[in-house]
This record gives sequence, C-alpha cells and structure tokens, in this order.
Amino acid sequence: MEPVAVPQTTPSRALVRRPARNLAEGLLTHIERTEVDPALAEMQWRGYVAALAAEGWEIIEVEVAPELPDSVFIEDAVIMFGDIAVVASPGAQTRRGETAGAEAAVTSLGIPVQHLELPGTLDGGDVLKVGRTVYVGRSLRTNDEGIDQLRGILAPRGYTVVAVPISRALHLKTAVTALPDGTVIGFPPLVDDPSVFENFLPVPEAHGTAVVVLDDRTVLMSSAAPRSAELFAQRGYRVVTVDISEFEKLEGCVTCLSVRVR
Ligand SMILES: NC(=O)NCCC[C@H](N)C(=O)O
Repeated sequence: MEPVAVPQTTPSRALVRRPARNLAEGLLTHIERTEVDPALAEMQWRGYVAALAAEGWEIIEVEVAPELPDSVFIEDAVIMFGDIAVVASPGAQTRRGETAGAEAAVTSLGIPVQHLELPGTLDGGDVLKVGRTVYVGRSLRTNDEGIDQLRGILAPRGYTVVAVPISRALHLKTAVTALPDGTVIGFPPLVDDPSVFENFLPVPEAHGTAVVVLDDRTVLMSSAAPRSAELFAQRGYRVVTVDISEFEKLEGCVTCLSVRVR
C-alpha cells in the first residue's frame, strides 16, 4: 500500500471576532485617518474568514464586543504558545476591555491560560514566533515589564524571548512576520534593526510584510502587495490573497484579524 503523506502543519482552529459597530473609531498612531466603510469592512471580514475556512481551518467566533472599536483585531488580546494561551495586557487604555472575551473563548476550548498584568503592557501584535524564538517588539504598546513577564512564562517552557526595538510602526508584526521556513520578511523603512533577525528578506511593499502561515507551503496575505506576493510565489509558496483595505486604514493587517490555535 502507498504511504499516506501527512502534512507537517495541519490546519486547526482560528479565533476571529466580528467587527464592532464603531469600528471606524479605531485607534490610529502612524497614519492619517481616512473614512472606513463599515459595510465594506463587514464584507471583507467575511471574505477573510471564508479564506481561512476554505483552507480547512475551523472558525471559532469570539463573542462580538459591539462598543470596542478595535476588538476585531483579536490577535492583540491573546497569544498562543503551543498548548497554552497568554492573555495580553493591552498597551492602549481603550483596548483593555477586549481581553475578557478572548480569554473566555480560549478557556471554552479547554486551553490553560496565563496572564500578563499591569504595569506590564504587551499587545499580541508585538509577538512573532519563529520556532522556539519569540521576538517581541518594544513599542508604544509593549513595555519592558510586559516583555519580562512574558519571558517569565515562556523561559521554563523552552522559548527564548528576544526584545526588538520598534519605533516606525504600530506593532512588530506591522513591520515583520515570517514565512513557513522561518525567513523573517519586512519592509525596510518600517524596521528599526533588521540585523536582529537571523534570516531577513526585504519586501517591496508596506502591506507585503504580513503573512499568516496557513500550512508549510501556503501563506495568506493582503491583496494590496502584489509584488511581495510574487516574491513569495518565486520562493515556492502558494499565496492566498484577501482584500482588507478597510482594516488597513486602521493600521490592521492579515495577522491581527485572527488567532491561530494549532
Ligand atoms: N496586531 C495588529 O497589528 N493590530 C492592529 C491594531 C490596530 C488598532 N487600530 C490599534 O491601533 O490598536
């Protein structure tokens, strides 16, 4: 009998959170406010969720938080490390209410939870996992105390936490993410110090920095970065694109619209 090929990374569950009624009032730090179309945002969010589902991911909806404008960016509220979840300590006052719903969702899946606490702050968007290395952006949202608390949780579990300066973008993952083979990809004008990363590949577009790893050979990314998509395709990856323009107007990207629970 022919051996059955087992993929190394099997799609699993993705947490998502429907956009709030007041999405358009979301925080902005590095870009000018331009009008967000709520109906288009809702449609794009459905498209994003459909793209994950089409790739075999089970979708788990975190209870909507209708009055918390940035709650759709669920990645910032809770971070998965193997079998445990770490509930973030949001760096922005207006986002602190988001963690309760995110924690309820992971708890309902039976996942053990650890917490980061004030005065430590840390947003999930500042956390990039590459194997057992966890890069954490020291940003406007994430402080040294938050990074130290995370290190305290992860070091005994065999992870190395590396703090990375981030001053030109909102979060670390606005500036860099990683391909399935561990190559860190980033848009140089947004990256303070590319030499921090062992393998760094510059991409030609700001929206080309963010990829969601769907499996060992497939990435999900914004349709607003076609030249970066081409670069990944040349490296042998299958690229799935989604239009998330309304979330990009709020400094969001593909990674922050879900939490992957593998
Ligand atoms: N992980 C992310 O990149 N999250 C994007 C958050 C955008 C939101 N408007 C914020 O400023 O917090």
